[in-house]
Amino acid sequence: MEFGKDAVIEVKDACIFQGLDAVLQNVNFSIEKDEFVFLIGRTGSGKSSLLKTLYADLSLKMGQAEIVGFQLSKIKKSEVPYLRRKLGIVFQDFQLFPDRSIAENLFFVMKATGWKDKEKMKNRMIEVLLKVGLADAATKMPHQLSGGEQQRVVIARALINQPSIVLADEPTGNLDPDVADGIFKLFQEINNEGTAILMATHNHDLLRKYPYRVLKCEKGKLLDSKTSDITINTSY
Ligand SMILES: Nc1ncnc2c1ncn2[C@@H]1O[C@H](COP(=O)(O)OP(=O)(O)OP(=O)(O)O)[C@@H](O)[C@H]1O
Repeated sequence: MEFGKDAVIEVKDACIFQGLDAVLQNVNFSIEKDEFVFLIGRTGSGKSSLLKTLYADLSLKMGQAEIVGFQLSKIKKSEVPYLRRKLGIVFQDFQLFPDRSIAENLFFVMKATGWKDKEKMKNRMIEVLLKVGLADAATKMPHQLSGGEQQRVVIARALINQPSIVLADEPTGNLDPDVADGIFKLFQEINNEGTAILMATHNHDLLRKYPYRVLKCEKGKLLDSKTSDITINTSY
């Protein structure tokens, strides 16, 4: 498969499986390096399964997909950590270690992704916390932060290795609308600095307010607002 010049993701004729069940068929899309893309669809329509396939948590059994230079149909287990180093991944539930400080949470990821120099690690930690507006959080424990602040730490963690794309699965799902808006704006800033974003969301307000490209999982297919009319105001 030829990889498009500016594409960070390119998927061709892929089928997304959960076990033996094909959740999405004939999936075709690519995402360029500066794009912001929403991923929508009813509950159970396949959003998380698609994202999991993209970060190699589910294997790609049919079709082709290339993400940040990795061919998912051929990827070996031993290569998955290298793929994840080049991606930022953000989930709805914050998944910070509750018994470690924010600094320790970030250092944990750095060590797991090959960082060794203590001074550089400290500097990068300060940098990413500054970026998400939490310069004073390093010594705090997760429970001392609000939900929105914890999600900011998760975003900081996802940015550590300067990913070319962030995959976000309902990152504002558990947050109050105002807090969710702040988190969304942070994703926009990250995008404006040159990182592509693929964000699964049920948040209709965001979809109405920000007219980014939309991919929609519907009836086993993936529709693309670049090539199809997509309704976002139906209930799902
Ligand atoms: N671990 C699993 N094992 C088997 N089937 C699963 C698993 N996780 C999800 N599925 C099934 O795969 C299909 C797609 O689910 P998926 O979680 O990808 O949907 P989703 O669009 O992300 O939903 P939601 O908006 O509720 O998060 C559903 O039919 C679901 O029941």
